[in-house]
Amino acid sequence: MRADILVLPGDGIGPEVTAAAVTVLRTIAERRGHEFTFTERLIGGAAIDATGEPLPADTLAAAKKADAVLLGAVGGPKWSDPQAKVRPEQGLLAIRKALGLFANLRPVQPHPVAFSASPIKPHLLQGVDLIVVRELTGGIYFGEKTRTADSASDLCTYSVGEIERVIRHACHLAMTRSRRVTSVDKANVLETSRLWREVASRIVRDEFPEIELENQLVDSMAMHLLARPREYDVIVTENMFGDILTDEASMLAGSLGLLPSASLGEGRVGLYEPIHGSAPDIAGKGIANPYAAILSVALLLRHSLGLDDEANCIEQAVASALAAGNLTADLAGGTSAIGTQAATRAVIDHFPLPCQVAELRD
Ligand SMILES: NC(=O)C1=CN([C@@H]2O[C@H](COP(=O)(O)OP(=O)(O)OC[C@H]3O[C@@H](n4cnc5c(N)ncnc54)[C@H](O)[C@@H]3O)[C@@H](O)[C@H]2O)C=CC1
Ligand SMILES: CC(C)CC(=O)C(=O)O
Ligand SMILES: [Mg+2]
Repeated sequence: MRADILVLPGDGIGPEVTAAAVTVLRTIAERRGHEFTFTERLIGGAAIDATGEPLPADTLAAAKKADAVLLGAVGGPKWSDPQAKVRPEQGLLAIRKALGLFANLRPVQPHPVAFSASPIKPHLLQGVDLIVVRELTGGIYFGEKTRTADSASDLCTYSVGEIERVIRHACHLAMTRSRRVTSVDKANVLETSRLWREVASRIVRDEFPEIELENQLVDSMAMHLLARPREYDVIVTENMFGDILTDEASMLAGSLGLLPSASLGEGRVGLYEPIHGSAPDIAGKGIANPYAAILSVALLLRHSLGLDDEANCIEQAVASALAAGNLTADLAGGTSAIGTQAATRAVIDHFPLPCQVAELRD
């Protein structure tokens, strides 16, 4: 298969982890006889420095033409002055919106070797396999913002259509899994959440009668997620709640550096990125965990290119590399930790057999 992949390294550890993910993609393409071309463009702080814009027009144009987009992370202290007129994060929000990527899938499957890196007791982590479907192009991140000398506001709005499409996405996903959906809101306080709950309940009742829906308030959800994570399967929620709950959920896996994501919409192009940020505290040291970015390209292969076998190969290889003790500093303290490049090599060395041989070319 031929595919054009746009790479947006971004800032901080973004270039380090996307380089790792591209190395893995190149290797799998070579071994399985695919022709992937990689084009790089600027986004975030790097783009502000070069052009003054967090999402230059040629980056967006390249994204629209690509078969899939791989993104590292954006942001950092250099661009975080509260008075700044443009911010790296605006570039990320803008590309998600422009590509119509309303469903952000964030799977959480803790690996036993990383149980010790999690603050949660191992018996609670055994068998956890959940996926958060985060609404990605609406809510408070996108509402009108105001600022005066002594007040500020961020408007949170959701339309029925925006809620319907992401609830349907979560329900279709749940039909391939346990047929259970937990919809998370704050309906005891927020009007947008009351609308969210009404729409979720209606969609499930009218269109997915086989699905068991639980409505859960976000504050208690934050607690249940850590206290009884095994009981959840598909969790669907609005933009900001999903952002926060998934960083929390990364502690089930042991590190932010282990959670990938896929951002999908009704359009052709999907965007794939680790859920973590630019990690300025470790940037440039060669110690960032690349597994989340590498697992993100597995999602890219599956969702954008339909290459399930290749996606499975990468996921198995990461699991095997972890099982063999290839742990970065976020997972293993002290001198036994390996760096970004060694972890990338370990994934390639652990590709299962079907990925080692090129099969028939297209
Ligand atoms: N998708 C994106 O581009 C995102 C960007 N950000 C931006 O990133 C910048 C830093 O944000 P923070 O709140 O510090 O969150 P962060 O996710 O960058 O880092 C939080 C902590 O996790 C660690 N960490 C994150 N990824 C890691 C990895 N792959 N390997 C090892 N350790 C890792 C960091 O070292 C840090 O201690 C901010 O400018 C923020 O806006 C934050 C989240 C998402
Ligand atoms: C705009 C981003 C920085 C928001 C975020 O933290 C994320 O998407 O995970
Ligand atoms: Mg986040």
